[in-house]
Parts: sequence; C-alpha cells; structure tokens
Amino acid sequence: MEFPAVDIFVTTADPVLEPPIITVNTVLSLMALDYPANKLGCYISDDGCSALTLFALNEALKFAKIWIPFCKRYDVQVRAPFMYFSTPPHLHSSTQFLNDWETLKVEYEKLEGKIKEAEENRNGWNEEIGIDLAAFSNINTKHHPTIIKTLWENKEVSDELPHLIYISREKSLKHHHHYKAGAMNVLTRVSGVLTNAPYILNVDCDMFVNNPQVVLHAMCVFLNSKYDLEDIGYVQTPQCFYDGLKDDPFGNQLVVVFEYFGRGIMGLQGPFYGGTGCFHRRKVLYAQFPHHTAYFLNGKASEQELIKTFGYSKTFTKSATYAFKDDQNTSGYPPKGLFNTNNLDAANHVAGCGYEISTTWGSKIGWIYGSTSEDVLTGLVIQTRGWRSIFLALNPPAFLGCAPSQLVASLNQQKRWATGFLQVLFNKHCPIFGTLFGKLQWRQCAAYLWMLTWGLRSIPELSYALLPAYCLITNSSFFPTVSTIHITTFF
Ligand SMILES: O=c1ccn([C@@H]2O[C@H](COP(=O)(O)OP(=O)(O)O[C@H]3O[C@H](CO)[C@@H](O)[C@H](O)[C@H]3O)[C@@H](O)[C@H]2O)c(=O)[nH]1
Ligand SMILES: [Mn+2]
Repeated sequence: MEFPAVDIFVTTADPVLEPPIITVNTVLSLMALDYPANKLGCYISDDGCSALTLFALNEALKFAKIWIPFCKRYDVQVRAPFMYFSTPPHLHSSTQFLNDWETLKVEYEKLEGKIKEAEENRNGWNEEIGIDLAAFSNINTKHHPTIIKTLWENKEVSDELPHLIYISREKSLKHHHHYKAGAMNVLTRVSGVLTNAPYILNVDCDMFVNNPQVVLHAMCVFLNSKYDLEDIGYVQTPQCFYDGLKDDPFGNQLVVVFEYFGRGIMGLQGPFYGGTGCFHRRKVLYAQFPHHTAYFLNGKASEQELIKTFGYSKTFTKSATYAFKDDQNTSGYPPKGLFNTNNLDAANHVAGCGYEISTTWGSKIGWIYGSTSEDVLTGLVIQTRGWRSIFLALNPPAFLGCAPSQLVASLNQQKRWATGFLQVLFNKHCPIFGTLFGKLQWRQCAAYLWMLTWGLRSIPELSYALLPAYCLITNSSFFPTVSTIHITTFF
C-alpha cells in the first residue's frame, strides 16, 4: 500500500519570544521524520513576518541536507540538533560515526552562530545569503501583504528533503486576524492548493519531534480499518516537556489533563484536541461527517454554495472537493508540478486577509474562531459531528516542548486557557448543545464540562486551600466542635 501524504503545519508568531533557532530545530526534526520525504510538505506560518525567521529557515535548509542523511544512516532518535548535541556520543561507537558526529556538531554550531549574528546585527546580513529578503524591507508587521517562499520543492524523490514552504499571511489593520486559528486556516488553504495531503499534522514551533516514527504510528491508526476506525477524526499525542521544573510547581506540564484525563476519555469519544502534536484528516476540517457520502464530491453543491463554504478561489474549491475522495491516489487534484505559477497565485489569493469574508471559515470549517483556546473548541466541533479521536501515547514521547519556567508567564498562559475555556462554554458550540442537538455523547459532554469549568473551579478550590490556614491563624474551627450547642443538645 502506498503511504498517504501528510502536510505539516508549524506556527510561529514572534521572533523574540520564540527565537528562530527554536523554530529551526522543530522544522529540522520534522523534515527528518521516518517517512517518505516526497509524501511530506512542511509549511511554516510566520505571524511575526520576520526576515530573520525566513533567513534562519533558509540556512537550516542547507544544514538539513547533511543532517537528514546523518539521522537516517545512524537511526538517530532525537532529530532536533540542539537536543541531540547536548549529550556526548556513545563511547563505543565506530570511528566513522564519531567523525560524522563531530562534523555535524561543528556544522550545527556554525548554523547557530549565523542565526545569532543575524539576530544581533539586523541590517548587515542581506548580502550573499541566497535568498531574496526584499519583501521584508520597511515592513509593518501588523499591516503587510502575503509573503510565500518555496524554500524547497521535493521532485518526487522519497529519500530527499520534504517540501519546505514559508508563509507570512497578509495582515491588515482593518481585519481581525484570529491569532493562531487564523494562521491555521491560512495554512489549510495554502497547503490545499499546493499539496492537498489527506492528513494534516500540526505542531507549535517549540515542540520538536522526539520519536521519528510518529507519523507511521498515526497512519496505522487512520488506515487500520480492522477495528472499525473509519470514524477517527483526529489522533492526538500528549504534550510532554523537556525543560519542566522539578515537581511541576506551576502545574503547566499538564500531567492531569493529558496523562489521566486524556487516557480516561479514550473510553468515550476520545481526547480533546490539544493544539499541537495532532493529526487531522483534511476532510474532517472541511466539516465532513463520519460515514457520510460527501455532499461536495457528488456534484450536488451549486457553485454559489461552494463559494459560500470555501471562498472565491476556484483552485482551492477544486482541491477541497478532491479532499473528500476516499481513494485519493487516483489521478485528479493536485496536478503534477505543484509549485507552478497558477498554484502559487492561488496560494497568495487564499492567504489574503479578506478571503474569509462571507464564507464559513472559522464558523463551520477549519479552525473555529471565538475562543483563545481554539484547539479545544475546534476538537469539540469535530466531536459534535460524531467523530471519535485517539490518544497516541508513544514511548519515547512523540514530541517534546518547552513550558514557561517563570511564575508570571505560567499565570498568563493559564489565564489565557481559562478564559478560552469559558469562551467555549458560553458559545453556540457549548458541549450541552452538542449533546442535545449534535452527536456528542453525554458522558463526553460531562468530561468537556469538567475541563471547561476549570477556571471557575479555582474559586472554591482556593477557598478550600485557604480555610485551614485561616482557622489556624484565627484559632477558629470550620467543623462544629463538641461543645457547640447543637451537638450538646443532641446528646
Ligand atoms: O497570533 C498568533 C498567536 C500564536 N500563534 C502560534 O500559536 C502557537 C501557540 O501559542 P502560544 O502562545 O505558544 O500558546 P501556548 O499556551 O504555549 O499553547 C497551547 O495553547 C494554545 C491555545 O491557547 C494552543 O493553540 C497551543 O497549541 C497549545 O500548545 C505558537 O506556535 C504560536 O507561534 C500564531 O501563530 N499566531
Ligand atoms: Mn507555546
């Protein structure tokens, strides 16, 4: 059987808070996945519209040409070079390996050095770098046209590098950009017109691949029809962290949510969508229902309806219709020569900030708008349509990321999640409606309610935690004492 294609989305938003060297490591680890390279397309969305990020990616691409063969030849497990080179090589390795290891380490340090230099000396690195950065000169990061650069195109060679595409979507002060959800929808459309893979993997820029076989495992889940898995909409890996503080003082390593809750709801409709380390079927993001014949595929939808759903791009609509096909290996869309001018023009068109106006993007299809926890909301909408999800906990863990190590950053992150959860709770997609009017199982609804009320629960939980201290200080008791009048009269 042929391997299905997978489009990989990486989002980055701020070159200061998310340094390009981190993004570069994530991208290198993804490009080196154990999967035929001609079946992978790696798309990077840069909401920071940073020339530095593009420069770093282009330099990383040069390094990838030696890094990927090295990883595959020696079956390296951790394919993010910063992590791999943080420990010395195995003492009993062959001389050939030790020499290669040393060469690669030196090359990686050169790459790091170049990016650092570029960071410190922002104006002096425009010459001789092999990529045109003119589009970034005097750019306003909040108001600028789309920039798409095809850094690498794989010409159908399975042991080469996967496609590598940089996208900074159009921004305008007049349009809401919907943060990460907006970026994900642009990535969905741009990849739709270029490679249109039936499966999508998305990772945050600070989550590198720690188990290079993860795509193979995920595809086993999707393709294994023996256990009636056709109604699996997405496959979520748990979020694990490499730099977590001991004993997790801020609770941001999400142990309860992923280790216990995530596994627990596997017995119901499956885990919630956690925003990173997750594989979706493309058609699920296009509002397909499980076990239904696709409405758009059968030619029943009028042109007007197609435009209303997917937007004005004919190329995109064609690709979307094709995405509903079960057997996508037959000839059809996309045509050969993926990165031709016509498709690149279409990519620029669908990345425009006005493209979604009067369409169902963000309300019915793609990543759903209306909450800062767009991930949970999007997963909930998918499960309300009747899809199940699978929790894929591999050993070693599939991805490793970094968690905030400071109190204030952790509090901000948790405030954002708690607010986002409440936005989901008081939304038309609320799980209670999902059970009443959709296909969300009622126990799954209860599980969602437990999670979405997390922020509200802080009030009784805090009171409960403070009460003993209060009683000790004021020498009072919150349980009735034996001398209390009710108890004495009882006896
Ligand atoms: O306007 C934006 C804002 C954020 N991002 C990206 O979104 C990702 C997540 O944002 P971050 O600020 O790092 O949030 P975290 O709290 O670390 O992320 C968790 O929570 C988010 C929801 O709040 C989910 O989207 C993430 O997948 C999940 O890992 C990062 O890759 C960002 O680069 C964008 O692309 N555009
Ligand atoms: Mn993050």
